Amino acid sequence: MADDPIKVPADSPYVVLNDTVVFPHILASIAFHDPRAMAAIDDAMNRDPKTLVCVAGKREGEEASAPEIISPEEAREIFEDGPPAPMAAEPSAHYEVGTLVVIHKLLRIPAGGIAIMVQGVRRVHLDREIPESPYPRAEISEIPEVPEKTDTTEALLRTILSQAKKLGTLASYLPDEFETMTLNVENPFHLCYLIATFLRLPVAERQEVLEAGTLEAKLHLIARHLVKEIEIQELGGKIKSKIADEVQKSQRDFFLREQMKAIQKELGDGEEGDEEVVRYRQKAQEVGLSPEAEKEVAREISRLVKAGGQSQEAQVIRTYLDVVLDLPWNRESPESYDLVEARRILDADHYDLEKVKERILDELAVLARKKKNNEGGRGPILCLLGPPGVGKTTLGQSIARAMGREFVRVSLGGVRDEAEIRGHRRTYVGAMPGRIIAGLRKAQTKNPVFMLDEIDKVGADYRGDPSAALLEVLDTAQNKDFRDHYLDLAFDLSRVFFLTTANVAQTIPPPLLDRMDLIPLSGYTWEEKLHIARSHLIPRAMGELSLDAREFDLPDATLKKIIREFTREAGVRSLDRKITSILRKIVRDRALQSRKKKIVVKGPDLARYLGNEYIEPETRLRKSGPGIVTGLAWTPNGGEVLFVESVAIPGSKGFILTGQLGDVMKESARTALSFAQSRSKTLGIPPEFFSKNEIHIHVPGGAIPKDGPSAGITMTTAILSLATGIPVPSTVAMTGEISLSGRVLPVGGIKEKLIGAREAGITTIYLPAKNLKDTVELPDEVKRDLAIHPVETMDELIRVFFASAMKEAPKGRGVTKGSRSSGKG
Ligand SMILES: Nc1ncnc2c1ncn2[C@@H]1O[C@H](COP(=O)(O)OP(=O)(O)OP(=O)(O)O)[C@@H](O)[C@H]1O
Repeated sequence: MADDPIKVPADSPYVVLNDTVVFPHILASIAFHDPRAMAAIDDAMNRDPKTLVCVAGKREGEEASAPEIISPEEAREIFEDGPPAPMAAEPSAHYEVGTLVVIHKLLRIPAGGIAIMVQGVRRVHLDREIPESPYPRAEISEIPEVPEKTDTTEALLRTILSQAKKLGTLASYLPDEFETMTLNVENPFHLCYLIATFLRLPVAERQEVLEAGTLEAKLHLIARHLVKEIEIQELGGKIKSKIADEVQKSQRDFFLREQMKAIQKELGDGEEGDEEVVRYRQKAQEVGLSPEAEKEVAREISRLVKAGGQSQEAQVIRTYLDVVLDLPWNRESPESYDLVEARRILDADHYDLEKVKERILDELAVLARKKKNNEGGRGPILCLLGPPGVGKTTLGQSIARAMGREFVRVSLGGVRDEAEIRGHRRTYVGAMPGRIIAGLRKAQTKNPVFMLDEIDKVGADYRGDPSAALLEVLDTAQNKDFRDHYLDLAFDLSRVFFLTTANVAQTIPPPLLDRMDLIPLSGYTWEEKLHIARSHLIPRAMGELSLDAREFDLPDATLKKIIREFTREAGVRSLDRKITSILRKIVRDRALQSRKKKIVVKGPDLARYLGNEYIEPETRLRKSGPGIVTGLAWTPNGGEVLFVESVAIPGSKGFILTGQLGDVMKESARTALSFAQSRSKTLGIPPEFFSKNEIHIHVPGGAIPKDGPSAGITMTTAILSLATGIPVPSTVAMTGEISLSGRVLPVGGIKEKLIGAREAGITTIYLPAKNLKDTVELPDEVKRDLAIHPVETMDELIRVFFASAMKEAPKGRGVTKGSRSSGKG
């Protein structure tokens, strides 16, 4: 097509193309609706050859989309299948340089308008408009294109070809054969037009290419456009590949995550793994951890993520997190220091215990003041000391209720290992926190009333000394940062109200005892028990069993019988059980009754209700006679009577002791024997009684721990009774240590002993004069029923019981049997 024979006419119809430039040598298809343009085309169709000028319209500032340049085959297809997209016509202004084209094909569109397929031939200038023409027509002249071959044009050409090749690989909008097309074009002008046609250039820039005067200028323009387009394409490529990378990565991540989930599901973890971690993190935020704990928990959570689902390690971590996150780090009960209300609660829950309640209220008052002044710290820890079942635990509960706090109780009985208090380190298999932290976890608040039960039964051995750990727990100066081995985190115990209980003060480790304020609770008399039963135990049991007061009657006489003959205890625990079991049977009997009438439980019915658990009063169990004397013993379960029996058997061993006596008691027995021998002359006891006989002393009753010196006067009296043959009445009991010279020394546990003695049916008591002060606080009924005689020497007792055996009439201060002396100092 390089040597086309077409000559440029002097004048030509022309059409204005809205958004494209048709270049010489290039094929293009264009559609028209405008009648004037169609008339111009009609003119062209009547010419031979059918030529027409195409000029670009001027639309300032607007970029044109690429004209639809099509291959001849495509053009043919379009012309066979239908019209191309129509183009706007009749812009107001147009360029003066255009292209003479030859029309190859024309198609009339049924809806109106025509489409033509044209090929550019020459570059022309519209010289002058022909005014009389009814359609656009102008005088035209060719703008010749002079090929020049210089080194510059050659260099530019080569650059353009290589750039075109490069762009061909970069730009997806270029046809695959773009590179081949450029290589096949020989005419450098045509090459410029071909490339300009395919590049996405605005109309103005296309026009610039068309108008460029010299080949070098045209080549420059094309090279510049190619470089720019390559840059754009490369940048676009980079952006695209970056986006592609991102998309790929997110797709890859998604894929991996899905795969991981599938694997976890296979392993049985399901999606719980994620949920669990989220749950732990959330909980960690909610529970108000200390900064130290926060760090540790975060560390453990990330360890958990790594450890994976069901591994042993994950289980250990989970247990730890469960414990830490379940602790009351910042949860507190609102405390109450209303003393009137506290008194009401204490009274409602417990009968009497006046001194104990007073002491507790004092403590509350001090605490309230400290709280008001914002002072920390507490005085000594309260220790409720007394036999079982006297209400120590329930007092603790009432104190908690009165203070508006939670209550926890931890038993320390048998604790010998420090780890029980402070926990095992996490490196141990199955390690758990100690009892203190476990208790707080149970309380769910950081300021509960925390009862350490049976602190007298804490022991120490090779596993460490629990009392050292307890000291730290109870010391307000140290317990702000209590460190459990398992948690390995400081936990603040300073808000906890610690209380302890014990049956015996002697076995409380001394350093602990030193920090405690003992509040003694003694055993109850049967009258007190009766009151407690009436006011507390029966109403509570009735509530539990939904029994109404109109349905039954437990008269006092029956209750007394239960207390005295069916229970033997200092407290009321067993009484409580008996009452509950009677009421339970009443509920059953009521259910079986056809005519509902009140059930009255009488004394003789008790065997039916409670079985034959009849307990004989001790005094009735033994026979009185020479050599048998009643003593008094203190046990952790309350006061008891104990019998000293002695017999003389021929022999020369001198002395036999049986009944599992402790060393101190054995020594005490020896002293008793020596003292008795020293008085044989006064009492007319023949000397051979001791030289020809063996004295056997036996103390029956396996349940009573028998040690200590307090049976001294009892054993002396028993030996003298045996030697003189004078019995001591079985309603008499005595307690006191004896010295070798016969002085009666004071002993402990008087209050418990006397309550126990009265319960056992004793009526007369001999005790060391120095112990008389201990009888002041005895319940009134005990003082009323017991004749209490203080003695300073054993000789006083001898005069009371063995006066008839004495060679001389008794001298000095005598003690008349049955005289009342209680309350005297
Ligand atoms: N003074 C009292 N008033 C009302 N109820 C009482 C009284 N004393 C004891 N109780 C009742 O006796 C029962 C036993 O008391 P609790 O369990 O507190 O005894 P404890 O002294 O703690 O014994 P332990 O030392 O064995 O733990 C409880 O039901 C309690 O309510």
